[in-house]
Amino acid sequence: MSKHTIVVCDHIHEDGLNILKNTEDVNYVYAADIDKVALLDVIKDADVAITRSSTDVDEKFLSAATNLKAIIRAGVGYDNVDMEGCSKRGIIAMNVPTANTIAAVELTMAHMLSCMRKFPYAHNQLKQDRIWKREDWYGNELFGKKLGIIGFGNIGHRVGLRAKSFEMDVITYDPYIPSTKATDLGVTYTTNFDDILDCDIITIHTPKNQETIDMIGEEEIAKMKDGVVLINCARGGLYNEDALYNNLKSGKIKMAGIDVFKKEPATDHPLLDLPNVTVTAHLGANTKESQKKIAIQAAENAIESARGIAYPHALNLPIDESKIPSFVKPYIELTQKMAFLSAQLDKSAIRSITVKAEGEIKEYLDSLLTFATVGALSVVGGDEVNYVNAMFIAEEKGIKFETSEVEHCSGYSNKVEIRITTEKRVNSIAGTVFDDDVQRIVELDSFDFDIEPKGKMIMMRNNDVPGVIGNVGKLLGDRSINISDFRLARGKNKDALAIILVDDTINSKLLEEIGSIQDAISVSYAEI
Ligand SMILES: NC(=O)C1=CN([C@@H]2O[C@H](COP(=O)(O)OP(=O)(O)OC[C@H]3O[C@@H](n4cnc5c(N)ncnc54)[C@H](O)[C@@H]3O)[C@@H](O)[C@H]2O)C=CC1
Ligand SMILES: O=C(O)CCC(=O)C(=O)O
Repeated sequence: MSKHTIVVCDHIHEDGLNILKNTEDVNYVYAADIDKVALLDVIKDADVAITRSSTDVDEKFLSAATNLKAIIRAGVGYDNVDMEGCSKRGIIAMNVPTANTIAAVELTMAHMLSCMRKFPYAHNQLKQDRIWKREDWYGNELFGKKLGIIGFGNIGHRVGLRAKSFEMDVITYDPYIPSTKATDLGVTYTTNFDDILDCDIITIHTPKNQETIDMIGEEEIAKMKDGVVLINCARGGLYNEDALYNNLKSGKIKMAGIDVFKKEPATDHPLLDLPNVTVTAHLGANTKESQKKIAIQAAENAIESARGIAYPHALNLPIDESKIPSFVKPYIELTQKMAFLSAQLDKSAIRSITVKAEGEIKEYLDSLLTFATVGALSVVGGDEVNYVNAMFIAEEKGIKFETSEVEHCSGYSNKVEIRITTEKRVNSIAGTVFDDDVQRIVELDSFDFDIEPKGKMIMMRNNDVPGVIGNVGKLLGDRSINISDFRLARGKNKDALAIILVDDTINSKLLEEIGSIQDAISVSYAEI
């Protein structure tokens, strides 16, 4: 039995590890305790890798992981995964999005309470210093305070719910949600970021990306109330760390509760020296409950993706499969097959790929183009080409793309046409699907056909004169090649195109011989 190598790069709960260990077709490699340089050697054999935030999936990692087909980020944020690098290599990246939500929400509330009551400092004074000095620890209440939540997704909205139960006045800024998601919970929704800056406590729960890095800097802090409290249990760098440090030092920011740092591990970060910061070492997801859920999901998803069965929560697929209606799927398959066939017809560099569609299917032209590209490039690229990397590879080769909607005129309810322009010629092929899943090629180079896209096919263009079919049949018979089907389409210019299905592979020598039959114009061969 061939085994899939799954490398676990970071610590995950043992229930996930046990699933991997006990799966027969998995070669499980535990690499969480080795350093990240040694990991580069181990990762070269991986079909699938499981990582957490301690492993950067960067150029070094990806260049070493030459076998990698999928990567599971065992958590939510994937800012430490080079998504473009994965896509270019055809690696499907997935995360495990909701398994640690509650853990992160509760840590946020803990930091909020901790900042308000200066809990760690009060704790240390009694426990470490053995001093009983109650007058040092007058804190503040959450009750009645105005809480600003930036990012009202899985974590942000649950922080909002919990804050409401503390009878806080909650407002959120998240331009990517419907306002009712907030207002239905009794939370004020704003599109004016300054409303957030006017709060007593601000917490951020967005992903880290170009738009959110340094979202809070000197300028924003200057607009805040004196004595504001800031919480960050999302990602280091969403609050500019220099601005955070300077304003904590000056007292403009009274307290900050910080779980995440721009560079981790952060054992000598300047923020650690300040008396008005409560810190944790990126523990947002660290509850036993959440780690167990994440590890089980990550292990199951790793196995499914290693087997090529499913890619749950894939992040870099060009197509959201859940949004593709079932009637479209056979067209996608047919498009890939037709492009694969068409690109075999002359062996020269592809210059452009055009996809035209008529009927309801024209709504899905982008997906059809992606799959046409996969089909066309697979002729040379084989299994290395998939729908994650196909467009990247094509762009690198300088291939141009075009899509167009065609008015309904063919009589088919839906029809897809692909034109592949190569250095030598333009190959055109069109197809449709009957009765939901019966795929048919209905045109090849403007000749009408009705043929299943399957098998070993000789395409012969010839002058439409008597004797040609007989001569081809005889030649193939003499070479013991069995003909399983023969379709002929006649053109307007006394020419014809035959598709001859055969049981055996046709080599280039035999193809040349067929091409030299009298009245043959051109001949090509393809397999699907
Ligand atoms: N400290 C830790 O251990 C953990 C940290 N996280 C971090 O928390 C982040 C949020 O996690 P979830 O709530 O599960 O993600 P989510 O995807 O459910 O929510 C993110 C929200 O941010 C909003 N958003 C995006 N860009 C925005 C912008 N420019 N301004 C305002 N809102 C914006 C989105 O619309 C979305 O509603 C993750 O991306 C991850 O980085 C998540 C889990 C654990
Ligand atoms: O990977 C981890 O351990 C931290 C969790 C986290 O930051 C996330 O899920 O985004």
